[in-house]
Amino acid sequence: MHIGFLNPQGNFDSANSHITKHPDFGGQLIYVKQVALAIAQMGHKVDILTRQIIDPEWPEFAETFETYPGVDNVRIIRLPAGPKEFLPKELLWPHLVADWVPNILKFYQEQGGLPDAMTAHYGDGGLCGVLIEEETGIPFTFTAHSLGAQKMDKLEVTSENLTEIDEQFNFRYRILAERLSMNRSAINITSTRQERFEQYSHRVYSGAVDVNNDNRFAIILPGADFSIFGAKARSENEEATYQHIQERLARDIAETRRDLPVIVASSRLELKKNILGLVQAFAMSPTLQERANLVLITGGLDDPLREEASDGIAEEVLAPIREVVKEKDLWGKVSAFGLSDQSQESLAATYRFLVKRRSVFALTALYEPFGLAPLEAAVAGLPVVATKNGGPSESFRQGDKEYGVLVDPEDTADIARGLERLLCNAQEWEYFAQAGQQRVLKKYTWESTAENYLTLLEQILSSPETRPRAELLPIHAYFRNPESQTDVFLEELGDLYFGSNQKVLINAG
Ligand SMILES: O=c1ccn([C@@H]2O[C@H](COP(=O)(O)OP(=O)(O)O[C@H]3O[C@H](CO)[C@@H](O)[C@H](O)[C@H]3O)[C@@H](O)[C@H]2O)c(=O)[nH]1
Ligand SMILES: O=P(O)(O)OC[C@H]1O[C@](O)(CO)[C@@H](O)[C@@H]1O
Repeated sequence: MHIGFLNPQGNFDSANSHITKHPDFGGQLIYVKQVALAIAQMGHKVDILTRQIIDPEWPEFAETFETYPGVDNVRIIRLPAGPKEFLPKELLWPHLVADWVPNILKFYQEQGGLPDAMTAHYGDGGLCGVLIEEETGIPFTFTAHSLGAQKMDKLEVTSENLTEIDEQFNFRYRILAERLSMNRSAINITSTRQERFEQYSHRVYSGAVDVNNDNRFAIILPGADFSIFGAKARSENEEATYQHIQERLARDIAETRRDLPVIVASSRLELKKNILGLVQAFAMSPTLQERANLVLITGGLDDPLREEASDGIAEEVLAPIREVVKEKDLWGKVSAFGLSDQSQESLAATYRFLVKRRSVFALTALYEPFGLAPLEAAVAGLPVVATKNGGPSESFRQGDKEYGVLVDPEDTADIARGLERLLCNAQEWEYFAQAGQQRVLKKYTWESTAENYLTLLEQILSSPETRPRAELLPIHAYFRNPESQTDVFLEELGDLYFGSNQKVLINAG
């Protein structure tokens, strides 16, 4: 089979360059890469289609073609979309329609050999899947990774602030792209039941897809790379990473506290990851402060508690954290630093170093669509405290059985209690370290993710009629002419979000 992966946010390269440097980089790139490589290893031909970026700040994303060392049948293909330089994903929409999709079609016309099927990633990839299917009949699966509706909820959108918020986030494009994607995909792939039944049933997606229709959804679990994160794996720079951490702890942590366990957080520096909530929980609990230090892994920023970040988005996250550290005088108990190369290998070595001192991994995101990071920490041997909102409620709990401690991210006392549970009781630490690790080893492998994708794609291609779609939403005209219709779009977003009018798309065709 020949499969195209539509991943327009053009920050994709074989080395995972800059993986933590911008909020658009992170889990989705890891997911696409791992599934693509595992499918290719099973003998299929894979094209990862992404945006070409010609920008001195991001030289890794400029060449049209790239391959993975030692892998024959995967190509990264970068095609232009709008201006040459890097653009945040929120600004890509019109360029995808005007440029990127036509460039993909032209590329395959010139090369011959269109893919048999596409897998589309995030709302922007989904929209491109819709448009490509419309032109060529090639079916696509849709994997949302993160849906706009939950982000809007967490941003507390009201009719008063909608216009202002949308200036930054362009939800007006995103929500409608997501509606079209989930409506027209051959099937929607979610990482959890919760994503299918709760995230997709948000009112803004009403009428686009029926979450109770088994023909429209497949739940495919993502994975963790055991060769990187496994407890016995070793990276080339294992010792150097251990030394780097020790140096940073020596820089930031009071001498008498340096051998204490650590509460470690590692995520993109983005407000919704709620690193602030974790710092506040640490600040309010004398017990936690007595028993552990807090370590924040901060991508490329090496001393963000003392130095301002030049990047505005990171600074928005870090400034209030700095305030809490100052106000509650947490100096000597908190350390924040980046890993020298920000690679998954160094992150894995960091986790293994911290396991030895009975540390705990924490992800207190306000909402986490799935969450690869806690799986990776768990397989390395760290017990996990994770948000109860989103994917972790399924990856770290089944029925009454707990594999990690789930906490309410909006309740700092609950976060503190969850952490204390592991740090104050050796048996609990032991239990959760074991249970979390075994859970990931048994259920979360990228090979089985890839096998499940392949099975679905084979079914879709061999008998498309077995997965009938509901009435198709018309592709909205303004996707073809974004400039002229923006205002109409904005009103429609309000209608969708606040629920007064569900007819908008039907009328717009
Ligand atoms: O220094 C670092 C820090 C992180 N990472 C990697 O970055 C990824 C982060 O992924 P994840 O924890 O899943 O978070 P997001 O980046 O927010 O990913 C989005 O996409 C993922 C894949 O669908 C979903 O699991 C998330 O919920 C969704 O928010 C992980 O694989 C980490 O190993 C590094 O490589 N180096
Ligand atoms: O915050 P958002 O827009 O919901 O998106 C989550 C983001 O996480 C990522 O998946 C990072 O992996 C991005 O590609 C995606 O844009």
